[in-house]
Amino acid sequence: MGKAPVRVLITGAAGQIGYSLAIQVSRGTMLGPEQPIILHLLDIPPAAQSLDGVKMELIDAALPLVHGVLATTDVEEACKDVAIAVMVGGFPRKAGMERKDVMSKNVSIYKSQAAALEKHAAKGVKVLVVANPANTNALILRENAPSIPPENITALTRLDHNRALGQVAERLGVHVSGVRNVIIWGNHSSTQFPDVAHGTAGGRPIPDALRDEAWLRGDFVSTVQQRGAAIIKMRGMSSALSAASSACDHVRNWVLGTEPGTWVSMGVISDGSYGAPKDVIFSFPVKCEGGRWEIVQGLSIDEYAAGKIKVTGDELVEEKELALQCLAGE
Ligand SMILES: NC(=O)C1=CN([C@@H]2O[C@H](COP(=O)(O)OP(=O)(O)OC[C@H]3O[C@@H](n4cnc5c(N)ncnc54)[C@H](O)[C@@H]3O)[C@@H](O)[C@H]2O)C=CC1
Ligand SMILES: O=C([O-])CC(=O)C(=O)O
Repeated sequence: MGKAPVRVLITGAAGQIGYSLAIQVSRGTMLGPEQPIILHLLDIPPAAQSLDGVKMELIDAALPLVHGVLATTDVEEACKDVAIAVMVGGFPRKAGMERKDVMSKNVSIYKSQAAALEKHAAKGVKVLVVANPANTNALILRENAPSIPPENITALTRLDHNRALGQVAERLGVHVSGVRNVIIWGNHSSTQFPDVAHGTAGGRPIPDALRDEAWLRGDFVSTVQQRGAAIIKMRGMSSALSAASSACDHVRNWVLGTEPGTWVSMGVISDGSYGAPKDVIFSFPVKCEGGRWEIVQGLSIDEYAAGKIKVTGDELVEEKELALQCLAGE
């Protein structure tokens, strides 16, 4: 007998990332080529027609793994029995808006979606927050869904991780599959710290293979930190294809495991490892097995790295305070 379908929620499903993610999930990129799925697509009423169009296309694609598509603007219906929830919907920053305004809009969205997930999702639901500010949206979700175990709520920094792999591979002129164990520390923002100190390329330590510390501490770090903005400038739209692909990587490794000897970066609840602030959603190197992640321990951190971890950690604490103020004012 075949496997039972798994219900996968995509919020913001009529948007750029949602459109790319729906097809990638439907072709098995997220949960594997043997795992049937039922897609739950959520967007807001103004996007309802576009959302129905996405559903029509998914039917037209005659996808063997897809056993149903629910397209809805009702958050409670969308969350019913979902085992995986990819939260892409959110309020984007618009011209003239202060950070606080964006935060307060997203705090309300993530508060109500947390309540719907808590009430309706399958026990053990795994949540990935993509929408910005991703780490803090995930934290708000956690604060408002106390019955979902904190380790089940994560934020996407895998795109930044993959961007770092890509930059090193391009610089060395090697295939990206030979580059591994880079780390994204901290926030999915321009304060994130992309770190190659423990990474390898073709089995050699990346710093030895590159022999270019100035690039590694300079252009490499700023390119990865600013890559999202650079793509928006080029395309006039967000990095939808690579964000969707990386969201699939994140969930696939979480559910099906990481390769032996390899870690990936995930935004997870911080236990204070490596001097990161506790109780914020912080990106760490993690290994996954049996559907659980674990922070890789015992890596050496020099003064330079500690300084960078502090900067991004401080930003997350500030974001948390702002978000809690917004919550208190609701
Ligand atoms: N963590 C990461 O690596 C990345 C995060 N992002 C973020 O992902 C988010 C989505 O990006 P795009 O798809 O390009 O944006 P988009 O604007 O094309 O799509 C967002 C969708 O969310 C919907 N939406 C808004 N409020 C909603 C709500 N309350 N419930 C459900 N749906 C809602 C909108 O109607 C829209 O269809 C943005 O916040 C963006 O900044 C983008 C790239 C990378
Ligand atoms: O700011 C954005 O929407 C884009 C973003 O997060 C990214 O591409 O990393």
